[in-house]
Amino acid sequence: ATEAQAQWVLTATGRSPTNIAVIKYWGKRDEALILPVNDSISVTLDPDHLSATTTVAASPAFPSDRMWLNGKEIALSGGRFQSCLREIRKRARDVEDEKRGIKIKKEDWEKLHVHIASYNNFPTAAGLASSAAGFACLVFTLGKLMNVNEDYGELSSIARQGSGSACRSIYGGFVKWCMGKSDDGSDSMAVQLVDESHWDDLVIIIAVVSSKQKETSSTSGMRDTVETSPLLQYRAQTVVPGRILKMEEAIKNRDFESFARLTCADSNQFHAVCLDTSPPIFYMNDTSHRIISLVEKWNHSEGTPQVYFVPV
Ligand SMILES: Nc1ncnc2c1ncn2[C@@H]1O[C@H](COP(=O)(O)OP(=O)(O)OP(=O)(O)O)[C@@H](O)[C@H]1O
Ligand SMILES: C[C@@](O)(CCOP(=O)(O)OP(=O)(O)O)CC(=O)O
Repeated sequence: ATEAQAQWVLTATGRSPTNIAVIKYWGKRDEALILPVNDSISVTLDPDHLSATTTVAASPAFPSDRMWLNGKEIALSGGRFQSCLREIRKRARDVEDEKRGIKIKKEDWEKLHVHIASYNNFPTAAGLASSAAGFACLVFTLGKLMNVNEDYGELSSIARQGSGSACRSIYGGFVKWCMGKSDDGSDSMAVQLVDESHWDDLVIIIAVVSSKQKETSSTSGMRDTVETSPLLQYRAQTVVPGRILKMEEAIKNRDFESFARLTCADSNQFHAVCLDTSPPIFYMNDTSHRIISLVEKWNHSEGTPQVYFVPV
């Protein structure tokens, strides 16, 4: 490369919101590929409030791939970042910036290194699905930089390999992650059930009861659950399949009462499965318990229930 060519930097920026599961994903049947033991359904939040913003840059001047999260450099050695990078690089296409005289052939992307900078506008690793927004954004933005032409289903399947819940943040509105059957994970991806305009008078209030990092990450927590909880198999095989159907129906009909009842029941069962894990996992604190009691009292004294809780 000439000196001028060696100086160029090509960038792309994207933003992805987090999502809150109303039928929870908890437990993997394949750890490396991130394949779940049950389907899950979530609602994607408005990007103005809880989202990740990621800028990716590529340049022949970069000797290695590097990443900064909220301004601090983090190791890219983890298999999850590498899987996302590898899968997007495989699908990269030619890119041309005529004005700047930059031409990148699809095979050049294998040798070009990237620098990634991402910011979350909410607490990271505190139970607000930062990994969901983060990996969805990473995959989307790398895809934009490398001119990847895959449909959203394919992108969601790549984001899944960064963090399971990330596959749902590729879409807005209500989203279902179909667990899939195949061992290679090719049918484990998200589909949009309805877009964000379908239920636009639904109000979601997020009460951050603690912004401290969780004591048990989702990844290690669900690994312990799979290994030790007898309740998990019952939940995944007997309870969730029926709930998924009822939840899809409630969302389609904007039936708040059924939607909320199912959401609370599923959240409670998720926390029960955590308690059934050895050693037990506690994600709720006294404030979460007080909020739940308050909401239950309110609903029982006001006629038609109006408010529901979903501890996450
Ligand atoms: N913006 C981001 N870009 C890329 N990766 C991110 C980003 N934000 C978070 N992550 C990754 O996600 C990890 C945190 O995920 P973890 O599952 O522990 O917490 P959480 O997603 O906030 O909570 P939960 O999934 O239980 O709701 C971080 O350590 C980091 O590896
Ligand atoms: C409780 C949950 O939020 C768990 C999310 O777990 P992650 O997607 O963060 O786990 P990994 O796949 O190991 O990265 C439920 C959900 O979002 O469905």
